Amino acid sequence: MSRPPDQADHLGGLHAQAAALGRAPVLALVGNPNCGKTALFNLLTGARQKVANYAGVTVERKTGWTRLSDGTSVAVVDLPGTYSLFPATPDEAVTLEVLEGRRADEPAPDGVVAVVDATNLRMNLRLVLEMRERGWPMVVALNMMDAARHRGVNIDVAALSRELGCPVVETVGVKHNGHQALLAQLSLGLPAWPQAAAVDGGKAAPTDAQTIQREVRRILAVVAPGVMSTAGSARFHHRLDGWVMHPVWGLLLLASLLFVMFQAVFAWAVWPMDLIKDGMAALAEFTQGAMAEGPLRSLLVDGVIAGAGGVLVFLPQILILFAFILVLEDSGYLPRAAFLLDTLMGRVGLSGRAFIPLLSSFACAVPGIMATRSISNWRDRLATIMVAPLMTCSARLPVYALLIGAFVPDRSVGWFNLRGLTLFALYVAGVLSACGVAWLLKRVWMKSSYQPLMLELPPYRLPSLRSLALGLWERARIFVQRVGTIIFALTVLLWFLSTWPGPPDGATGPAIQYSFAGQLGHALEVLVAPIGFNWQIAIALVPGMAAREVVVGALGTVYALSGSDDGVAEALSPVIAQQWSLATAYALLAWFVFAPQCISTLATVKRETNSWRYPLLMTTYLFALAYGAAFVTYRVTLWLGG
Ligand SMILES: Nc1nc2c(ncn2[C@@H]2O[C@H](COP(=O)(O)OP(=O)(O)OP(=O)(O)O)[C@@H](O)[C@H]2O)c(=O)[nH]1
Ligand SMILES: [Mg+2]
Repeated sequence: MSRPPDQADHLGGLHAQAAALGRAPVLALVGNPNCGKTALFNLLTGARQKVANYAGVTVERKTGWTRLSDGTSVAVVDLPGTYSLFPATPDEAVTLEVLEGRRADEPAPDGVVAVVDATNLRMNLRLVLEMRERGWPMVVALNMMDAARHRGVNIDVAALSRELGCPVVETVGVKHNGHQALLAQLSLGLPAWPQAAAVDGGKAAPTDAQTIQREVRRILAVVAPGVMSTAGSARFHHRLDGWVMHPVWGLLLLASLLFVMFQAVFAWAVWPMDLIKDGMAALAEFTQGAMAEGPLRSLLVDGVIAGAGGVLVFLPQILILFAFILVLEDSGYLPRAAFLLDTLMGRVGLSGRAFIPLLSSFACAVPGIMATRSISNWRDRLATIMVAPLMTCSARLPVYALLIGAFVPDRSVGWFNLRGLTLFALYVAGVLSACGVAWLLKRVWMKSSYQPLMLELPPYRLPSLRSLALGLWERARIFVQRVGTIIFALTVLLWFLSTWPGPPDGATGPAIQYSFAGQLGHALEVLVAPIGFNWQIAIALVPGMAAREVVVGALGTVYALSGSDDGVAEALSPVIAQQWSLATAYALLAWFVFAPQCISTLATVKRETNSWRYPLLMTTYLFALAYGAAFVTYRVTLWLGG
């Protein structure tokens, strides 16, 4: 970061600064983990970056734009949280690199918005003081003021501003317009430190931690003298922790939470799913009636509606899953679960820190693998990366739901719904195999000693409805966009490959048998016959490499085209229920517990490990496991008479 000009303690507004720079000024949001940087970033820029109640959510820098009241555009950079300017983990290192302008093609920020958690000044002010020492132009955003007030923490903002020597504004990251004071202050510009503490641009030996801590205590005594005496809610949280992190009750609570989640995915989704299904059927019927028979009609009915539309049906289930994940993320529960499982995870060779990345992998392995950056030990990190794809990502949910819907009867077992139970079992199978693989990896390949888990426990927080609604909306948008783009494109492509070339004269079977896709499917059948897959499944697995949900769409298209009559494309699930054996269905489920084929995951592993070795290794071991598991499942189910 450039040194502030000596003569000025005020840069005359960001507008003037922009003119002087000849480009838009760049501001960085810097602060401790979990203080609300990303929440503010989203408010400032209208972005929808992930916000959650635990440390280490943001692991990569993100840039967005905000416009001040005078029309000046300002680039805002959201950074991973850091406790100090002396980084301990790879994600913290990103922050320092950006701040010091050591990233290629990226100018150092022109100023800092120091985001401070008002409920935890003691911890947060240290970083502010370290930054002051560097002499960076800065505004302090006193965030979480709502929570601070609620707890009765009184902060003398004017005094804090005087003590720090820079403007301090109050913000609330989770309230619409909670950033207005910050915007107003930014229009006035970022003042440099009056005494320019950084005499030589911040290269002087840094003040030691103890001196900084003393200074924090001194400032606190001036600006928030009562801060120590507000322990009422803290006591309550402490008592709650006694239960939540209890070795027996805590585990029971965790198991029940996960269990209810999977029951809900089936039990609550029926009605909206039927609605979408009926809508799709009506659309297919309408198209069928309104258009003359021909390739275009087939494309729309068999390709688009049976394919991409068939995937859309699973939107309600995905949203229910995410509603649970979002509430868990925002409540502050996750790091506690991580502590609870630390010993257990330590036993299989994973660090407790791996819990959150692995849990994120239930949504998608890509952010999960990126979240491993908060693990400082490289071997622990690598082990976590290698097992992340075994966590059942949400793209597998449509495949599971389709097969379970077709083959598992909808009845209750005691209190439980059998379908929810099966889904739970599939997720558990994924988790258990992850434990097994991690244990093996650590045993034979990368031994590292146990490292005690150090995580900051965030306060419990009632998830805000606004964040939940925004989060679900974002998820729905992403899913519908996937259906509309990649899934749509792949099913259309598959439709083409399944329609041409047409059947030769005098052919008897359905036309698809003679098409490119049909030929490919038949060729692959040799490989997959031992695990009980037919040629239709073999075809569907190929485009499924790009996005797993495509398997459902592809099966929809393939079966719509293999239908002997050309009636309205039927719903897929009764068709496969009729045509597949139970053993085939279970084998496919077992295959998808391991489901090695996801190109974006492999690309992320390549990027994060900086080598081809690990993605290759991952593909090989996952393929072997998937094939082995499908084989065993198929044979055993056949043997049992399935
Ligand atoms: N009550 C209250 N909660 C807030 C406020 N700002 C953020 N939060 C919540 O605080 C938690 C952390 O917010 P994030 O924006 O993810 O924090 P961050 O600083 O980006 O965290 P990292 O990326 O992990 O460093 C989330 O649960 C937010 O909903 C606020 O002003 N008031
Ligand atoms: Mg963040």
